[in-house]
Order: sequence, then C-alpha cells, then structure tokens
Amino acid sequence: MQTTALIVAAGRGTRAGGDKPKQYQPLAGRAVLARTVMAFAAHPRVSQVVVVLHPEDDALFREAMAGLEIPLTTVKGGKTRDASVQAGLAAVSEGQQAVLIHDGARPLVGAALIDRVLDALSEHPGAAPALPVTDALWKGENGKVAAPHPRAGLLRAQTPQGFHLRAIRRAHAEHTGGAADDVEVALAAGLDVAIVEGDEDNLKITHPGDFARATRILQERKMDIRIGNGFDVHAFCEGDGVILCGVTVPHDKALKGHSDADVGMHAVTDAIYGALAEGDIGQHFPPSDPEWKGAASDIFLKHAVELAGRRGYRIANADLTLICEHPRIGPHASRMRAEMSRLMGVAQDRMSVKATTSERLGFTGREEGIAALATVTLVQE
Ligand SMILES: Nc1ccn([C@@H]2O[C@H](COP(=O)(O)OP(=O)(O)OP(=O)(O)O)[C@@H](O)[C@H]2O)c(=O)n1
Ligand SMILES: C[C@](O)(CO)[C@H](O)COP(=O)(O)O
Repeated sequence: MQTTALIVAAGRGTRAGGDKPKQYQPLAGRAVLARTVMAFAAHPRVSQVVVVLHPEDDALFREAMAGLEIPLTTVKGGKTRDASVQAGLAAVSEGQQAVLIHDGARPLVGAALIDRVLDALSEHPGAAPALPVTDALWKGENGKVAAPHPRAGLLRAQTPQGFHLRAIRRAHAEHTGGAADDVEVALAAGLDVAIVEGDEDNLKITHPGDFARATRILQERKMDIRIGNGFDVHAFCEGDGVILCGVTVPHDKALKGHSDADVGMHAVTDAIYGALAEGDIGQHFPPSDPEWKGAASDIFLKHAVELAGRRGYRIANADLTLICEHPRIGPHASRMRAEMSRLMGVAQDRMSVKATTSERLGFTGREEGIAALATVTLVQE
C-alpha cells in the first residue's frame, strides 16, 4: 500500500511555552519536528512525507531541517488541527492509497508502532494506536472531587492514525465542526477504526515538563552504530589520467567504467550502502541505464550520504585504501581527503585516504587496474 505520512505542525504550542513553537524547540540537540519527520522518512513503508506548517514558520522549519536533505512536501495549515489535516490531505500525491496522520509534536514515534498501524490497515479502513487508562478517574468541580468516573473501556488516543486515503478524504470533506483527532472525523463518517497497541514513549510534547521526559527517553535508547565495507576494482584503459576521490590525477592510462570510474569514491559509497543494508551502487544506479554513462561519481556518493541522513545516521568516519603501483597516491591524498570530506559533510580528521601497492603481485601488481577498499561507520543517536 503506497503510504503518505501527513505530519501536522501548524499549531502554536502555547501550553509548552518557550521562545518559539514547541515543534521547533530542541530535543537532545535536534528540533522536535525534525525528529518526527526523520522517523517517518526512515520508515521503509512510507513513500511520501507531507508536513503542514504555520504560514509564519518557513524560516524555523528550514533551520530545523538544515542538513537533513529529506525529500518532502510542505503545505500551509489552518487555524485548527482538523483544518491543517485537510490542507495536508489535499497535498497527498496521486496514486497514494493510505495516509498516516501524525502530530508533529510526537517526535518519539517508533517504527514498530508505525508497522502496527499499517498492518491493521490491510483489514480496516482506519487504525489508530491507544493505551489503557491506568489511573482512577474522577470528575472534579471547584477544586474538589465531585464523583468517581468509570474508566472501563476508556483509552488514551495517540497518533499516527492511519486511514485508507479516499475514505478519510471523504470523511473530512463531509465533517462539520472541529475534531480532537482524525478518528473522531472517521467515526462521524461511519468508518470502522481498529485499535492497535500504543506506546508509552510516543508522548505528545504538550507542557514544558514533557521536554525533560522526552529527553530522558531518548537518552535511554541505545546508540545504533553500523559499520559497512566497500570494495571496487576498475581496469586501466588508454588515456592520460584517472579520477580518484573526485581529484584528477595525471597518468599514462585512464580507468575503464560506465561512470567516471572513480574507484575510490565507489568503494566509500558502497560502504555507506552496506552499513545501511541498502545494496550497492549498481542497485541504485544500474549500469544498464544510459543516464549514468560517464556520470561523475559524486552523484552516487551524495545519494548514499543523503540516504544515511534520512535514516537518522551521521557518518562518524571513513577509511579508504587505494591499491595500485601507479599512479603514486601520496602527493594527491590530502586533496582527495578534502574533496571526500566536503562531499560527505564530515570533518577531514574523520576521512582517511591512504594507499598501498600489492608488491607487484596480482592484477594491481601487473598494473592492470586499481582496487579500492573502504570502511565506513554510521552512528544514529
Ligand atoms: N491549527 C493547528 C493546531 C495544531 N496543529 C498540530 O496538531 C498537533 C497536536 O496539537 P497540539 O499538541 O494541541 O499542538 P498546539 O495546538 O500547537 O498546542 P497548544 O494547544 O498548546 O497551542 C501539533 O503537532 C500541532 O502543531 C496544527 O497542525 N494546526
Ligand atoms: C490527536 C491527539 O494527539 C490524539 O491524542 C490529540 O487529540 C490532540 O489533542 P490536543 O487537545 O490538540 O492536545
């Protein structure tokens, strides 16, 4: 089912206080809304992300998302949550079949919860997470308990609330008056909404104290460290230079390849894909596709780096070894390192480019081509 994540973030966050709306305030070093968007952009079953913004928040949103390179659609919201949802529904792309409507203010939503909602949508037109009420309930009046209130059957509603797109669009179009959430709109239209198990960590940042609680939850989550390796070989052909790590190196031969044959950049790119378990360059940029003929390899590297960023990973370090007798790499290594650091957005002391010969053994020893071996570490915090 082609699914859009529709994230509503056009509210003012008045209850949370602070010098800017809560969705732009930092949570363990990253804006609340950036964390929410990343959770959906990284989910393999979500193919579009729509974010609904307040008309005055463009600059705040740009600042929050800086460096993340996540493809998304933004749209202006309305005065109420349901008006914002309607604006978002209108921006969902053709061909999408389901929508997950989520509060921008719930940054700790997890992949398993998203899966539970999506799984339930295969059998129901609507599905939403909820948790049981565990405290006793009272009705209060003038600071005093007026009466106990039965809690049997009561649930605390969360988001994402998922729906078949056509059904929820129709429900919203027919709905008059406000609604606390989209399940309320769906029920008014007679849709059946399945309940799936919510998650205590999926809190909605509402009051100032919620930032500290969310920070604690994030700190308890384990750091995810991934390591990937990449190996590539290109044969020499006639020519007068090779491109290695984006740097042109004069030589009495060139390297043969469908793209620019930058064997070093390819190895690092494959190491990033490997760490993400995302196949290799050939899978993302098939050599059978004429579009990549002679292409500069920075396209591949940037794609892999962006994919890592969308999944919430940063590159902790990369180590590349080029294996050849000639050309000599040493005189060019610092320029290669600088170029790779620039393209990957990492400091130069986290990017190593070194070289070795194979003692005249094997195909590199016979100067038939160049081999490259790379290791990359990705960290998700
Ligand atoms: N006109 C509105 C109002 C709310 N929301 C979004 O709906 C979600 C849930 O709303 P809530 O937590 O109540 O946020 P605010 O309305 O911003 O908070 P407050 O009531 O404290 O001002 C939030 O992600 C909020 O940005 C929205 O997109 N458009
Ligand atoms: C949509 C919601 O987050 C579900 O719990 C909730 O209804 C939003 O409520 P609020 O009154 O806008 O805080």
